[in-house]
Amino acid sequence: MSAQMFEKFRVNSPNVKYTETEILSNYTYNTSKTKVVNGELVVEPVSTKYTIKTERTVPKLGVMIVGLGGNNGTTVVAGTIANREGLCWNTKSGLQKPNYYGSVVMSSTVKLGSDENGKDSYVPFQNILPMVHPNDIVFGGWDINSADLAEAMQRAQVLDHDLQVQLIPHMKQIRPLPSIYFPDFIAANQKDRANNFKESNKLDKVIVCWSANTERFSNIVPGLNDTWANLEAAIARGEEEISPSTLFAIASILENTPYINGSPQNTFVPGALELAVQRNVTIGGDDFKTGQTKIKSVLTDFLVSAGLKPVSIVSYNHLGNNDGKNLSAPQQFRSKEITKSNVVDDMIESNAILYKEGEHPDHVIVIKYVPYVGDSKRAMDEYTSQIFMGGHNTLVIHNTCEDSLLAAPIILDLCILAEISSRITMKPEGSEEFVTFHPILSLLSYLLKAPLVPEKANVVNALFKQRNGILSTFKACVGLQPENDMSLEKILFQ
Ligand SMILES: NC(=O)c1ccc[n+]([C@@H]2O[C@H](COP(=O)([O-])OP(=O)(O)OC[C@H]3O[C@@H](n4cnc5c(N)ncnc54)[C@H](O)[C@@H]3O)[C@@H](O)[C@H]2O)c1
Ligand SMILES: O=P([O-])([O-])O[C@@H]1[C@@H](O)[C@H](O)[C@@H](O)[C@H](O)[C@@H]1O
Repeated sequence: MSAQMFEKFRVNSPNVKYTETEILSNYTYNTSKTKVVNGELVVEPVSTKYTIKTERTVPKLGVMIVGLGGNNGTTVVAGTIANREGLCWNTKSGLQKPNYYGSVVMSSTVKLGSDENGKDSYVPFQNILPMVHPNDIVFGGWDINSADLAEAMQRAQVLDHDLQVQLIPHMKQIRPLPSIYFPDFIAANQKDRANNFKESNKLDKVIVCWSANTERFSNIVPGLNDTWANLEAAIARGEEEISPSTLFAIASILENTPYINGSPQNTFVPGALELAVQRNVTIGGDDFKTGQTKIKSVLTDFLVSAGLKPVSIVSYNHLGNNDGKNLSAPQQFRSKEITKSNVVDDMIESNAILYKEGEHPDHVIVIKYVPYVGDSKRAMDEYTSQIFMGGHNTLVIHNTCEDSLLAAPIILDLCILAEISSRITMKPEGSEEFVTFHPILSLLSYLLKAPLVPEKANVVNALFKQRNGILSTFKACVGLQPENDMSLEKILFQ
């Protein structure tokens, strides 16, 4: 076996210091700068030394979910309770134990190096830095429907019955807070659901995550929401064009509380972005990247980086949960169509051999609401590519999954990664001050369909580039270089 896993590790290096409260790492960041000189691309390797400080104290974290009574909200709460309480349940295939599969933090590993025999050594992702454990997260939130979470979990029809029965006593104790409901922003078919318009848990930190229904896009109107001053005034006037999700985002930012948008709508209108940057409050979005889109960001990356030319991508799915019901309305579907379509843009633009300026594959998104299938989304994707000498390759993928069981771990990862990122600061050589990550936290891109990134950064959708970005950053915090996959120590003929 060429790999071995360890629970814990310690880095033995003069560049890494563990104190009781911090991990201090002297890290050399290597990259390349390019410029065009007389029409020639000139590449210059650049090294920058950083001191990276990671606070070791793991806070007691609260996560407030907007849309707590939804399929995702009830499933993520139920899943953490089942894991924390060790609830096992019987299924027709035998006894099922709780797990955190689908969480990159809880169910993936990180390679830290190889031993003298060339065996690779791995640790659990969650142990690379001191992170919040999902079992310890305290959940709360809001919903426009007043059902307690036991009733909402049963309504969602996501989890096995034998597990639900064990969860009911726990879930019954959680009831969503009343929320704000503007019919104009979500489908009219949500009207019947809308009957429900911090201290007891002694929390150290709170993160707010929008997992409520997909809203239509907000119109960006000069003088209304194009700057924070205009948006603040518009909110004060009660302007109707300000969506519930934007109001939640503003309220969170004004409370210096990180806010993550798990849906596709443009919650972060320019005025909201301006406020988040002004106050240096972490925001992330948009739209949880769970199933079809995750596969799309892998397959397109594989095809284009292999020199094959995708010319047609057709993404169809039907599902019968309330999300699917909401998305059956044109304006809400349009929000989702945008985030599901843009995910290939960076990969297409990266290969001018295959694609001329502005050229891109045909790309069609279809989502249909079929009540009977419930949360079990049925996705069918077809990728047609041009290959060598006029040939074609067509990949067809059928993908059935309980959509909320894919989304729930993503919500955990988003909150855990947003929290640990807030405990990391970096001081470039020659500077006196440690700085945080930019408030628009692009490190969350791996978990989102349409990642928001700082102005100077490019959107990256290729899934393993996104994952490597997180891993390399966290390895730098413990003084380790990124995985270069060169294995020179093993492959040179010596
Ligand atoms: N795999 C997935 O499930 C997945 C993937 C990506 C994105 N999403 C997005 O996540 C969101 C939630 O998905 P879901 O399956 O849980 O949907 P859902 O319809 O089951 O839950 C949404 C909840 O939001 C509530 N709600 C609506 N407006 C609200 C408001 N203004 N304030 C508070 N609560 C409000 C609804 O009552 C409902 O309980 C959707 O926008 C969906 O598009 C889901
Ligand atoms: O992430 P992904 O599986 O591509 O996208 C999903 C869509 O396929 C699904 O139709 C929608 O209801 C979910 O909200 C989610 O956005």
